[in-house]
Amino acid sequence: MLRVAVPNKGALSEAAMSMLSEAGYLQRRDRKELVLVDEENGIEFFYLRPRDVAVYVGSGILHLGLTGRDLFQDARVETGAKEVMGLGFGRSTFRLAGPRGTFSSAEDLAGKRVATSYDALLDHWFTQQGIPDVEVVHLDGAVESAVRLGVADAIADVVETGNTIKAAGMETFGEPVMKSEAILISGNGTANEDDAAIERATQRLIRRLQGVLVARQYVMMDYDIRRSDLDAATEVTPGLESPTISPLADPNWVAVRSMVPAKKTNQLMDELYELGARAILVSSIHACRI
Ligand SMILES: Nc1ncnc2c1ncn2[C@@H]1O[C@H](COP(=O)(O)OP(=O)(O)OP(=O)(O)O)[C@@H](O)[C@H]1O
Ligand SMILES: O=P(O)(O)OC[C@H]1O[C@H](OP(=O)(O)OP(=O)(O)O)[C@H](O)[C@@H]1O
Ligand SMILES: [Mg+2]
Repeated sequence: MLRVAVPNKGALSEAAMSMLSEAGYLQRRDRKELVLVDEENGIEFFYLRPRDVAVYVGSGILHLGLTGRDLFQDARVETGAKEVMGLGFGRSTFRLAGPRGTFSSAEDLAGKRVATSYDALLDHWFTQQGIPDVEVVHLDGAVESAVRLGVADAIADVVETGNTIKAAGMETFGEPVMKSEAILISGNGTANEDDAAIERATQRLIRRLQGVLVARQYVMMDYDIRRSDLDAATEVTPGLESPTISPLADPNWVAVRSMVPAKKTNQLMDELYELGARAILVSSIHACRI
């Protein structure tokens, strides 16, 4: 069976489970369940601490995992696992922050103490940037209190809205250390199993998740347009591969059907209307396989 790690709590947990449910997999009902077997799909889901997902996948014990890109990089398991795809939720940045008006760039941190829960990621980054003598102080959480309490001069932490940093009297500075989102990771292979079956289940899961991403990001747009304006209209809605064009009873008109990015719905409807399109209809995509 394909063995997949899912975050059991925290910022990514609920969204990871909803995405898997949307992709047609069984998910646990009870937060106390540690393992769930989805017999029909040949998958076992293991609910693990978000930080531990990369460790299990990186060491080859589990085949796939859902985690954050920042957590994955912090686990330093690149030799055992790789990022397969972004999952479009749990977006955040990982940033440096300090007391207002104190620091303006990462270089200012040479010889200083920086508190974080992501010490491996941060150590690696300071080395890469060539900023010397930074003492990285490990804290488990509530990192924003580190400066006020005197354990560090600055911090590096996950920033989403920026409210937590602001409430602690701090500001971010420098370029973000990294941009993160939830990702699917896969191990570099485990022997002594039915590899072909594992590979098939893996490819299915990837296609299903891609389908969910597309269904979430795109809508279906239908409209009627004069044949003479068709080229201009299909330039506005080229579709993923190519739009569907069907004849109408009136030979001068055709019907067009095309997938378009959901965020651009109104802008595209305006443009199509101005080109002469009429009966413009938008419907959501329940599920798809690209
Ligand atoms: N607002 C947010 N707060 C925290 N993490 C977020 C947020 N938005 C997205 N994330 C992502 O969630 C992951 C962190 O998950 P989580 O908060 O569950 O871990 P943790 O903070 O290490 O665990 P714990 O809650 O036990 O301290 C990271 O990948 C992070 O980028
Ligand atoms: O920019 P914001 O929207 O304010 O979100 C970022 C905050 O959320 C997370 O904390 P979490 O609640 O996970 O607590 P923790 O620090 O104990 O992990 C993260 O560590 C930041 O503190
Ligand atoms: Mg947290």
